[in-house]
Amino acid sequence: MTTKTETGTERPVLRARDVHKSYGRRRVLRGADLTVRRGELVAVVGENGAGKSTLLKALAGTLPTDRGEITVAGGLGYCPQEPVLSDNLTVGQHLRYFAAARRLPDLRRGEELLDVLGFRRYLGHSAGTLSGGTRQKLNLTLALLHDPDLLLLDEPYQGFDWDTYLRFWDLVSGLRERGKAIVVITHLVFEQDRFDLLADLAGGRLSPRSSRPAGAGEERRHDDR
Ligand SMILES: Nc1ncnc2c1ncn2[C@@H]1O[C@H](COP(=O)(O)OP(=O)(O)OP(=O)(O)O)[C@@H](O)[C@H]1O
Repeated sequence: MTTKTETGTERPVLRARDVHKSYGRRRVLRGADLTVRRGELVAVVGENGAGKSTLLKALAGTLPTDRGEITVAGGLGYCPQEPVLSDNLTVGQHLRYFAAARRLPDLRRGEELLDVLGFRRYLGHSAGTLSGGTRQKLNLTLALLHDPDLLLLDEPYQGFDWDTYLRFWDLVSGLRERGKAIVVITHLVFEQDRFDLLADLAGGRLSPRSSRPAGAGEERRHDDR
């Protein structure tokens, strides 16, 4: 299993081929394929325990796989289901430390996201004292801080109130317009028409489920482009 970084706009932003992952005897991924291009928004759907989070961790490179190849062209942002925050650090400290780790010249993007997601008032609050939804906002902000070309989001809107949820989708629209590719794990089947592709994970493999109502457009394949 190799993870490579490529440059060049003509290539897919994400290309995963024949990804396998087992936990002991439990074979979770059994040859998952996924290709995502600039500006595309892909939903990964599937039953509880199908392996969606496992897939995203593998794509993000935080979980070693047993077999397969994953290629990411450009910067990667990963927002795990459970926020990885330091409870004793404030929101502002998180932004500064992550910006420094990413060698960003300033905090402009972080400042914008505080306003877009509406949590600037918590700047001086420790992460450990934040509500679940606000922790998730910080989690998302940290994943977006360096303006990545590929964003991997594991159920990003869990705990968001309705207003934040709508702001989240505005944010995603803006990212897509700027050519960012986004993969989202979601259980919100009523939101299907927001996505270019629904990639259904079952039996350890991904297969396309049409995201448009029948007859509304040609069904696209995600494994053959
Ligand atoms: N670290 C681990 N060690 C052993 N088994 C694991 C581990 N992580 C996940 N699993 C198992 O792998 C399977 C897939 O888990 P995963 O969390 O990827 O599924 P999921 O599709 O994201 O589920 P959900 O919709 O409930 O979030 C499950 O059977 C789970 O119990």
